Amino acid sequence: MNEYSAYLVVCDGLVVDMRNFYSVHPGGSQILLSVIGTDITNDFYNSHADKVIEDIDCSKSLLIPNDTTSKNSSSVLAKHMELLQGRKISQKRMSVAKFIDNINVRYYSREPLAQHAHSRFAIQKMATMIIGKVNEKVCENGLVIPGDGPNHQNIERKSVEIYTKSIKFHRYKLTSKKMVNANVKYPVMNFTFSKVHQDGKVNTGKFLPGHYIEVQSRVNNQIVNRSYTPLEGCLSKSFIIYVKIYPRGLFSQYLNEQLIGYEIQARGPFDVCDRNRSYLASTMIEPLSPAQKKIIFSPTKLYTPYSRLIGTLPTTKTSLLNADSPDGCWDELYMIAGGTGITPMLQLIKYHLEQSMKQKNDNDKYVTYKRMHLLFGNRKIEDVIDGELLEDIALSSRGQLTVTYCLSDPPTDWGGLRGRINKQIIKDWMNLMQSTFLLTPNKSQMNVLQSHSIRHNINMQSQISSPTLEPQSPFMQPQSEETLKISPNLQYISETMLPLSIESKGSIIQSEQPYDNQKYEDCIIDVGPKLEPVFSAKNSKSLAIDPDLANAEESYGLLQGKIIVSGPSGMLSTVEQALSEMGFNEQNLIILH
Ligand SMILES: Cc1cc2nc3c(=O)[nH]c(=O)nc-3n(C[C@H](O)[C@H](O)[C@H](O)COP(=O)(O)OP(=O)(O)OC[C@H]3O[C@@H](n4cnc5c(N)ncnc54)[C@H](O)[C@@H]3O)c2cc1C
Ligand code: HEM
Repeated sequence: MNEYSAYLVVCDGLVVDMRNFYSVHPGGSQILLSVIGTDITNDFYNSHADKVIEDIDCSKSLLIPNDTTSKNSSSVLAKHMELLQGRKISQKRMSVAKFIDNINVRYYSREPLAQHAHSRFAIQKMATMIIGKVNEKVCENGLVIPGDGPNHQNIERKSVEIYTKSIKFHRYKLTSKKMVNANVKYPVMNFTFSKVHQDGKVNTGKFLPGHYIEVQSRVNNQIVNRSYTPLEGCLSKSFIIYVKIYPRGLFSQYLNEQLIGYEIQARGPFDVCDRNRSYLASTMIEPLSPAQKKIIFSPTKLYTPYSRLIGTLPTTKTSLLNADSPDGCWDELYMIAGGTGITPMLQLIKYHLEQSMKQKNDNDKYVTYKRMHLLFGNRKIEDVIDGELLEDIALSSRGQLTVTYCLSDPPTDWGGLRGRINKQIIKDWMNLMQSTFLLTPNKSQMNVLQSHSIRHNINMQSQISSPTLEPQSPFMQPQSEETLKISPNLQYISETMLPLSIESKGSIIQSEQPYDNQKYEDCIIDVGPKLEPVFSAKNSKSLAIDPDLANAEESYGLLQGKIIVSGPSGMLSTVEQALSEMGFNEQNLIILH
């Protein structure tokens, strides 16, 4: 923070500039510096009535030490003075704010932020610092869009209203952290955060595929922002992100060092394809006339932030969903991911499977026209994020999801794809995926379709690298069959956990070995008429390079559906070039740079 930086906060929809005040704040300067950019309404009025924090100890979430209520909060100062009595007080002159900071450090040491029900005097002081009010709706047309390059031309331009709800930062507490891969040297952590001020009424809606959020924290005395792909939840309550901990990564390292209860700020959700747009602060702040500035707040009012905002967030569609389909699903989706590039794919997989579980036909059978194919590139088997989960979902997805792993540094007994993802690997993979709809796969195809059962490899590797490591995921907690059936996160898990095979019985896909007739019936899925394979059965025997197919590049133009690619930049450029040489264009393709 330097002299040119903004010191803006929002209180009850009004924008307050604390630049000249934070250093003399009777409650301490650090408190105010830690809330810059956020909505301080609840902190300022100390309205705890709306505070429900899931998963964490609520007594701690009150942010006020047990012996300190809003009524006697000044007793903290009194106690501090008591403690200081009899001790030699430093002769060095100290500002009041700095002095209070010292007190806060001692008394609020286990609490992220001290709140205070401010007096009328404080409210009037705040009124002198108001510089404007928050624009409730900022229209896209009024915003500067600097980076509209060719990558974004395929995105349909809609007049999307951007609500201040997504632009303001809100405060969240770390409520759990777990590891989701098996590489102790390059871990990927699952962080769960819960909103500090939950009002229980405003629901901003669940995250959709393509959503990302911005997370902000003070790292080494500077404000750092990073984007992450939320996998579960909604910003009005809690969210889960997977973060790769880079050995020299500023934010990821810092986040990984934090303990449960650590507070960060987050805002969003934003659409990943809108990333290059920037929202000028000036468009978000409406200047106030001098008369309007004389607003006096009512400290007795119970504030429920943003309750004034009407309507829902623009979350009904995102660029990763199919705008032509009522449920947003793609009939056929090809996903190519590398490393943490898996996160938007996990969003897509979850979304598609949830949607298909909603649809049953007249005979109470699940009806689906969707197929998802994931090609997941990693260096080593222990780098694979959520490997066991993906395997379980693929096996129980009634043939809707196939996962193919490609390892550039595989174990010696690895029978799946090897090397960095390149044009040949993509071609072979696509051919196999397209041809297996009408086939009973042979053994080698089944290996690929069933992800080459990486569970065994993962377990072996995790025993070597860390005996206590249990890959975890927000999609799946317990793995017994019983719990799978009832877990709300697993609505799409099949009632049978037997591996499914794909047979050429007209348009029916069914389980080979049902437990009983009822479960057999449950497994039957009507896949609908649309899925026509591009290649004939004889062309797709295994993943080995087939010369017939290698020359059939023009056929890729017939591919129905969408290809979405996400991963490290090196992989993206190789894959982008390969796909363009194969004839795919912007209509088929989304590359998440
Ligand atoms: C829309 C969007 C969504 C994202 N979602 C996720 C997500 O779900 N999970 C996630 O872990 N990250 C995600 N990221 C990346 C994330 O925003 C950060 O860039 C990442 O966490 C690194 O931040 P850092 O401060 O730790 O590293 P920095 O301090 O910024 O970088 C330090 C060093 O780390 C290494 N490094 C950093 N980023 C990368 C990279 N992408 N590839 C290879 N090396 C790198 C480099 O060696 C770099 O020099 C997303 C980014 C965007 C734009
Ligand atoms: C710009 C906005 C703010 C103004 C003008 C302001 C002003 C004041 C004033 C005048 C006091 C003295 C006590 C009183 O009159 O109530 C005070 C105390 C305090 N304020 Fe603020 N404040 C602001 C924001 C905040 C925020 C955002 C927080 C917390 C996140 C906070 C926390 C405190 C605390 C903990 C005290 C000390 C209570 C005590 O122990 O005596 N203030 N503030």
